Amino acid sequence: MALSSLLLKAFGLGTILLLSQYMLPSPFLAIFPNLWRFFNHYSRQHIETQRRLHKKYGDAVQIGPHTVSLSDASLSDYYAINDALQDGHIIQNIFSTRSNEFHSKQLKPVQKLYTFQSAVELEPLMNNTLQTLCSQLETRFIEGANAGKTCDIADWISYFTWDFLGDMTFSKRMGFMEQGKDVGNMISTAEDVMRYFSVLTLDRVGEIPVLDRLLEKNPYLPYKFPDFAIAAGFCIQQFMARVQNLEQYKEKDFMNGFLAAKKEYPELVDDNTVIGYLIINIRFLTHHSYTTAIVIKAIFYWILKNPAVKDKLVAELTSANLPFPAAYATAEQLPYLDACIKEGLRIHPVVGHILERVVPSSGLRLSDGTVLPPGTIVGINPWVLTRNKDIYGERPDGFVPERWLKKDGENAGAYEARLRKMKDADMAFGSGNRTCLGCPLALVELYKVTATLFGKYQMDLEDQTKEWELHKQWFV
Ligand code: HEM
Repeated sequence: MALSSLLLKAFGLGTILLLSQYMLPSPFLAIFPNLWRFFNHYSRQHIETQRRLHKKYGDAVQIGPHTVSLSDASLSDYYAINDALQDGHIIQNIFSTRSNEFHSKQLKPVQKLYTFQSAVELEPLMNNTLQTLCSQLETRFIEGANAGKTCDIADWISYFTWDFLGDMTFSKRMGFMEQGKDVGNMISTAEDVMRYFSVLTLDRVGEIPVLDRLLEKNPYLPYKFPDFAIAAGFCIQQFMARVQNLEQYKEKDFMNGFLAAKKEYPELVDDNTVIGYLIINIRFLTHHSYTTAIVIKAIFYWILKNPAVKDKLVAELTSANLPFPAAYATAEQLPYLDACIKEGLRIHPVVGHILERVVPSSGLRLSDGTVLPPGTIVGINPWVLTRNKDIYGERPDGFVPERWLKKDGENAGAYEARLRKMKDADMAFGSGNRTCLGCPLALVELYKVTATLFGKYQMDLEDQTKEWELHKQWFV
């Protein structure tokens, strides 16, 4: 038999063997899952690819021998019952651990720092940060010789969220707004880290762990991959300053909250745990600044892109006669503002990857009858889910705040049912017992910043016809 024919048969047999591991419809290239997904994420096409696959193969698609992507949350309730995936790294933390026991033990002492009540208690701090933002915008873009100068509001939103991060964690700002720039390139470094994270670790699971270990985790490699070292350094400096001068700092901030947790739960929190919280804090607080800035930018972009929406919102804010800065309790009662924020979170989910979970030892039966075996990685990409017309109605790619409001002639029952369906599918902050801890704080920020800036200033896009360019990585 000719060698070429033998090779062809071997390839055919190999392919059949590989495909036999698949229980659900899947694209042919998924038999090379790591390479296929690597190139897909590297070329920033993963969202388009996953949308296309679901269109072609339906609500459950197998994208690797052990990985299933779903497009409809009602197919299963796994987010409520399963562990989140770890990132293949040695240090366990609240976000990465697969152990629910470890998760709740770590969370218990600090959980109360993340409630709505705690978020609202941070409002005076947020007011200070917002006042600085407005005074910087006015000096640099509105007053005197600077009047009418174009402002890149996206940059200023980032400066605001990063400075609020300093205010709420250590009662000390990093100075982004005062200096009007990306101090120490912390924001651009965070973007580079996210790009690495997106391509090489593909969500928490570490899709290409060997490469990750050879690159970022390799202590012998002379090239240093981007990391949060500068932000981490700043956090550690502030931490040391605090523990050495405890008496000096009386403010309500996260740092004092972590130290109070050590006092309150001596059996759960020792010095190592506090350092652990600090490390987690660096990650989460950069997560906080990054994610919250993304959502505020998306809300601003879409409102400004739709002048009719902007006019309606400004009219509502003007007649509400809000104080400066807008108070959260009043702002969240405004129906059109509320609809704009919900629509912003829907049209632009922060996470562009599948939010992954592991099927437990009991296996997982989907509502269509398919049974996923234990150990299968299963998840939903929010960018696929939020474009589902059955849930969100017409024009899922358009910014339509009205979809969250009662339509003319719609009866109360039908409206309630429509709203419930959209709320049940909402994964902007994740879902289940691993849902985002910072959701209350993020919501307070979203309502206050949007109400304050649209209520106070007349804003327009410099070029109404220009589309923005999305950087699709772990975060979009
Ligand atoms: C608009 C802003 C934000 C968005 C869209 C967002 C989104 C998310 C998402 C999607 C997850 C993963 C949930 C899952 O796997 O089901 C998450 C986890 C998390 N977020 Fe956020 N987040 C935001 C702001 C914040 C803020 C302000 C904080 C901190 C103050 C924060 C702290 C956390 C923490 C601690 C986790 C891990 C929770 C756990 O595994 O138990 N986030 N976030």
